[in-house]
Amino acid sequence: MKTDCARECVGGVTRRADGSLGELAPLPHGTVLAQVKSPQISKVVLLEGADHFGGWLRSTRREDGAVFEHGPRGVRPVGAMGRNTLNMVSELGLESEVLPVPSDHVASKNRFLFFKGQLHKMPSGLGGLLRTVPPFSRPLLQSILKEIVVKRGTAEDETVHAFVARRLGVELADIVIDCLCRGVFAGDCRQLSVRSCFPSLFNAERTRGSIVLGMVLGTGEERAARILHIYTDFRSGPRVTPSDLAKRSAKESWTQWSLKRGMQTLPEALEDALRRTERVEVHRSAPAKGLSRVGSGWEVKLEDGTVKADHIISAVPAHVLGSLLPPAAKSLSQQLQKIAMVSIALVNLEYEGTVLPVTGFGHLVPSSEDRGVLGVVYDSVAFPQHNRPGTTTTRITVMMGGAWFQEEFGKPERLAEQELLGRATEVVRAHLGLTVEPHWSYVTVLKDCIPQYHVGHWKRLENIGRCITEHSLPLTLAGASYDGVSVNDVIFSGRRAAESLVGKV
Ligand SMILES: Cc1cc2nc3c(=O)[nH]c(=O)nc-3n(C[C@H](O)[C@H](O)[C@H](O)COP(=O)(O)OP(=O)(O)OC[C@H]3O[C@@H](n4cnc5c(N)ncnc54)[C@H](O)[C@@H]3O)c2cc1C
Ligand SMILES: C=Cc1c2[nH]c(c1C)Cc1[nH]c(c(CCC(=O)O)c1C)Cc1[nH]c(c(C)c1CCC(=O)O)Cc1[nH]c(c(C)c1C=C)C2
Repeated sequence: MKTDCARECVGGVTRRADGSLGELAPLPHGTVLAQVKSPQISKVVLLEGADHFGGWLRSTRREDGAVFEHGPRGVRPVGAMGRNTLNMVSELGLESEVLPVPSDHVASKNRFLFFKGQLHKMPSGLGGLLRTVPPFSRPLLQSILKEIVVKRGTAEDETVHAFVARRLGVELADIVIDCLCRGVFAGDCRQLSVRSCFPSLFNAERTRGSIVLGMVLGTGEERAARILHIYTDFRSGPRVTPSDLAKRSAKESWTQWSLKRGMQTLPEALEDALRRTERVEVHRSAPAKGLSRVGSGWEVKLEDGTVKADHIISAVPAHVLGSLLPPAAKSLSQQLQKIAMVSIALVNLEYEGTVLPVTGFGHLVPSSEDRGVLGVVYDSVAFPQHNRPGTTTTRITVMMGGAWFQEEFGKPERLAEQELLGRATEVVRAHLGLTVEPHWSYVTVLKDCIPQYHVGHWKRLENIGRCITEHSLPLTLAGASYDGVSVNDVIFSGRRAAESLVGKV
C-alpha cells in the first residue's frame, strides 16, 4: 500500500527509538484533489505488510549459486508494458543482470501439453498449422480459416471457453484454451472472462468481426509479437519510448527475460532506489490494519501507530483493500471482495544431470487430464544460468491447485509439505518418466496469489470506479486485481496510478 502525502497534508510516520512506527502531529489538510494533482507532493510513504518487498517475486539464492524462483520466472519484453518494465530495469542499473531468451531458443519454440497420458508439442509454424498434429483431430488451419466467417457474438461478456468454442471449435477450447488459462491465471476457462482476460481477442471480434482478421490487420508490432508466441495479448497500450535495453530486446527478438540473481532482484533494486530518494519513506513489516476518512484525506491504522495521507494508491489485492475500508464504503468493499483469488502449490525440484526427455519451456495439463496439476516449468532450459555453477543439473517447477485447489487439496493453510512433494514427484514420474529422487526440493503454498477475472469483471470495475468517484475518495487502484496479472501489467498499473496524481513523468 502506498500513501501519498501532499505538501499541506501532513501526518506522516516516524520511527520510534525501538524501530516501531509512531504518528507525527497531524497538520491541516487541504482539498485532496487540488493537492494531489499538484506535482509538488511533499512525501510518499510506502507501507509493505511483509518483511520483504515485491510480493510474489521471490527467489531462493542457494549458497552454491543456484537460483530457484517461487513466483514469476520470466517477463515478456514485447508491447508498451514490456518496454516500460525494461526501461525501469535500465533506470535501476540492472542491464548487466538481464538474462534474455531469444526467439530461436528452444524454450521459446517448444511448449508441450500433457494429454491422454502423453506429452505433445504445441504446433508452431506453418507446417504445424497445415498438418493434423496430435492431440488434435484436424489441422488447426481449418479452425482458423473457419473462424473468419463465424458470426460476431452479441454478449457483453462471456467465458473464455464459450468464446473460443464458438469461434474456433470445442476441441481448441477444451485443450488449448483450457491450458492457456491454467498457465497464465491458474484459472478455469469456463469461469474466466474473455473480455477481461483476453481483451485483444474480445476487441478483435468486436472491431474486425474475427480474431484472425484482428491479428492480420493489427499493427506491425502486434503481428510480429503474434508470430513469436503461441499466445500474445496484443494490447498495444500507450506509447512508451524504448530505452537502449528495450531496443536491444526488440532487435534480438527476446521472448522473455529474467535476472541473474532471480526476479527478486527487481523489487530489491527498486527498494534501494526508493530509500535513496528524497521525500520517500519506505516501511517493511508495516501492514495497514484499517482505513478511515479524516477530513478530506485518510488515516491509515497500523499495528503501532497511524499515518495520515491526502491520497492512497492501493497496490494490495482487491479483497485486502475491501477489508480495510471503513463501513461507510460498504458497497465499494463488497465489490472489491468479490474479485476472487486462487492459490497455487508450487514445488521446485533439482536433479543431478540432464534428465528431461524433451526440451522446451515446460508443459501444461488440461483440466480434463488432471484437475489438480496445472503444469510443469523446465526452468533449467530457459535459464541454465540459474543452475548450480560448474555442474549439470535440471531444475523444474511443478505448479498445482489454482481454481481447483480447494477440491483437490483442501484448505491451503492445512497442507503438509510432504504430501505436496509426493504429488509433485509422482507428476514428474508420470509425465516425464523421472524415477530418480530429486537432489533438492522446496515446497511452498502461495495462498491467494492470482486474481480471477470472472465473467462480468469489467462491470465490477465500472462499479468500483463509480463508487470511488461518487464518494470523491482520494484513492487510486493498482496491482494485479484489476487490469492484468503479469509482472508488466502490475508495474505499468503502478506507473499509471502515480501519473494520475503527478502527471506524466
Ligand atoms: C506462481 C506464479 C507464477 C507467475 N509467473 C509469472 C510469470 O512468469 N510472468 C509474469 O509476468 N507474471 C507471473 N505471475 C504473476 C505476477 O507475478 C503477479 O500477478 C504479480 O507479481 C502481482 O503483483 P502485485 O504487486 O499486484 O501483487 P502482490 O505480489 O500480491 O503484492 C501485494 C503486496 O501487498 C502486500 N500487502 C498485503 N496486504 C497488505 C496490507 N494490509 N498492508 C500493506 N501491505 C500489504 C503484500 O505483502 C505484497 O507485498 C506469476 C504469479 C505466480 C503466483
Ligand atoms: C502452470 C501454471 C502457471 C505457469 N505460469 C503461470 C501459471 C499460473 C503464471 C503466468 N505465466 C505467464 C504469465 C504472464 C502472462 C503475460 O501476459 O505475460 C503468468 C501470470 C507467462 C506464460 N506462461 C505460459 C504462457 C502461455 C504465458 C503467456 C505469455 C507467453 O506466451 O509467453 C505457459 C506456461 N505457464 C506455465 C507453464 C508450465 C506453461 C507452459 C508450458 C506455468
